[in-house]
Amino acid sequence: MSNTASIIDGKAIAQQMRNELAEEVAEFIQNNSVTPCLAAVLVGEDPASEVYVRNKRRACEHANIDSQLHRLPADITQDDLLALVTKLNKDDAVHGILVQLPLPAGLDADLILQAISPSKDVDAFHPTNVGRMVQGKPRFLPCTPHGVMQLLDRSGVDTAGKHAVVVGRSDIVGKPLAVLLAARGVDCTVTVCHSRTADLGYHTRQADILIAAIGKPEFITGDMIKPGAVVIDVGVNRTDAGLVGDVEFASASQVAGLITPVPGGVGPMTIAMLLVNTLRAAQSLEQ
Ligand SMILES: Nc1nc(=O)c2c([nH]1)NC[C@@H]1CN(c3ccc(C(=O)N[C@@H](CCC(=O)O)C(=O)O)cc3)C=[N+]21
Repeated sequence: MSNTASIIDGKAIAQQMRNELAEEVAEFIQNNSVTPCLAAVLVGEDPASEVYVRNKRRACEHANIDSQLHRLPADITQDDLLALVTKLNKDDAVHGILVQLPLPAGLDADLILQAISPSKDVDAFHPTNVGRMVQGKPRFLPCTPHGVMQLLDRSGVDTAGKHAVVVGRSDIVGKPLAVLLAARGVDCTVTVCHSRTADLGYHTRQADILIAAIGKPEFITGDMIKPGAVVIDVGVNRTDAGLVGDVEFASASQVAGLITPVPGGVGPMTIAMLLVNTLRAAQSLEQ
């Protein structure tokens, strides 16, 4: 029996969200005479980060959001980086602040992320914003998990009572996704798996909705998927063969009912959600 999954076109859905957002931004600018502004901080010269930062900048331009890029050398001191964050916190022209991860060795990422004002924390990595999300009273939602939830919603996936299995327990994807999937109104039953899970395939095969966020190229194969499942691939792995996800697309798409590709799945949604958060930050700071 051969099946071919339908593709969730994240690029198209993100584009649609960005068009919706651009209208909202135009209205905001007209009403407030202020343009929402995102400040990105890039420390060192990680080539992957360069790509994200470039994509973010282009997306901002299209949505009529101002963007600043603060480039700092890899050997910057913790104090100098903190001083920049403090300056951006105080700058009324800046509504959103993003410090690109990973930071070079020697810098304490937790300390830096905690220094960002929670009201400008468009990544939603600050403990205050994490806590608010866990309690179901979010100010911002973290961009990648929010993008995944939007993909499910806009693809018409019925989540109530479904079994969602999240593979990965990172602070920026796995943990927050588990919270959002289990939230009231979404109502999934959630299992979180990770690198120490025994018999991973047993668990992934129970999933009506399978989220791959482990950072291992093509790790989830078709035999680990329940026929007809919704498969969301959060992986961004650069290999000799190019950009691949955490899911082996060729085998998985023979089994799944709906699946996201890499590229063109979750990645573009992450950026769209960052723009949404930047507008929300501007709205709450200006109005
Ligand atoms: N403070 C912080 N916030 C982040 O949100 C953050 C970060 N640091 N560090 C790195 C990760 C990764 N990330 C991606 C965003 C967009 C794509 C994206 O647009 N991907 C395109 C392809 C881009 C390409 O071709 O390389 C796609 O999947 O279609 C991917 C990955 C944001 N991150």
